[in-house]
Amino acid sequence: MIATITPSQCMGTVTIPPSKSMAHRAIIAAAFADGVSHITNVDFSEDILATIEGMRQLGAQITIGDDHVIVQGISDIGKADVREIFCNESGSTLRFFIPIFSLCGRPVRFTGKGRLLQRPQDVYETIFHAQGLRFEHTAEAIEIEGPLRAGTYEIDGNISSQFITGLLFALPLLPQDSLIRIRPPFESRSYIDLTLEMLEKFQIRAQFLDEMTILIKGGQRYRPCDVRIEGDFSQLAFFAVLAAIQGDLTITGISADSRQGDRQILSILEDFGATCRPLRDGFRIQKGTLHGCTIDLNNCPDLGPIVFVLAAMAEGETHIRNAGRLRIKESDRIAAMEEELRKFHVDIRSTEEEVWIHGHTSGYSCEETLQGHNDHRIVMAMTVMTLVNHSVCRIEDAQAIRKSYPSFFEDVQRLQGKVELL
Ligand SMILES: O=C(O)C1=C[C@@H](OP(=O)(O)O)[C@@H](O)[C@H](O)C1
Ligand SMILES: C=C(OP(=O)(O)O)C(=O)O
Repeated sequence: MIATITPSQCMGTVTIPPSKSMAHRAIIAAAFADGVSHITNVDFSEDILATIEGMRQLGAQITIGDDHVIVQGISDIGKADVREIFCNESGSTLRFFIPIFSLCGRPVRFTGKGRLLQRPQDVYETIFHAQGLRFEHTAEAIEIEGPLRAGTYEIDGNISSQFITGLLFALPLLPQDSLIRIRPPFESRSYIDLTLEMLEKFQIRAQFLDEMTILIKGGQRYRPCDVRIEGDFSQLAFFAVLAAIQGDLTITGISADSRQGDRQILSILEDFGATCRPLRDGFRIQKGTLHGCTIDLNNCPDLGPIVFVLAAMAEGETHIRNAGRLRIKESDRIAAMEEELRKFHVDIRSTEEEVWIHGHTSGYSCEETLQGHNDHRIVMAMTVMTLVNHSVCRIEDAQAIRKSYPSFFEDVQRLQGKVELL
């Protein structure tokens, strides 16, 4: 898909889609519960469809409605006839599934698309091999054979929190207790809080003994639960930055008391000079005189691409810290944003872990075609960059938005943003 974006003054109200992270977690937890759970406010992005399909193969019965799913939990994981699980491009699906699927105790092969199988999995490889279990990672697939056993798991905290979440789903089902010890630095910690919050709804308890140690009691059972998925702050960020640069937008469908780390976008925008007013069901974001700041992405890596755009449109220098994990997502998001923003002549430089952008508020022009790098967050960030600047731009590979936000362009159009899709 090619998206042609024309600079436009956006206005009005947008309702943000439900959180992809929370939907993955709710569907997996419901699939383990001994009964029926109703999960409402679900957006059927490609990542969520991969998780639904995988949990069906493990034996859950999942009925898809227009914006909800009804999940009848797995009756006997030992009877699951799973062989090959296609995770598409979803890192969450693959990393949440590996410990879970190990529990069926038979060989399972995971496949995927794009960069998925190049993203790091060695944390699991080490764990499986230490327990004498099969874990083979090639360019085409990961093949495992479990089950994992209860025990003490030592995990590096700065590769992906998704390994910890995967273990948190599986370990409560083992007969004995387990400990997860996280080696510092512990990044994306907010996602572990989201996992614990969802597990608790399904009556599974795991607790931090200290900042770096989680105790997971064995012998627990997931109980069915009805969950409404909250709005997604990582998606709110695209519209919030658009409003902060351009004017005034109302964003609904999102709650101020969420534990999502990406809610940090609100304080980032305030630091840059915009105004974020909480409303009953969302926020009103208004433009300010934007100036560069320091941004720490430790707890909110998915904000990366859009805060690069914010920095380009703010006066002076922005320093972005703890950004290294952006290089191991659907694309190398630092390299991708550098390449695309340079087409607008933005002054940007990076090291492995850090980025500096020297921005200005007078706007930019671009004569080149933009690339989406097969990455939804790059496509959405470059859409915002084009809307607020001086040139009509084509974005190739724009279908990547289906990974997390299939109706993104329709939502931009509803706000009077000019988008043509081919
Ligand atoms: O647990 C989750 O839902 C996620 C964790 C984060 O990954 P890392 O922990 O690998 O940074 C985030 O980037 C990803 O989009 C979703
Ligand atoms: C990195 C992302 O997701 P995942 O890791 O699940 O592929 C994302 O949504 O930006």
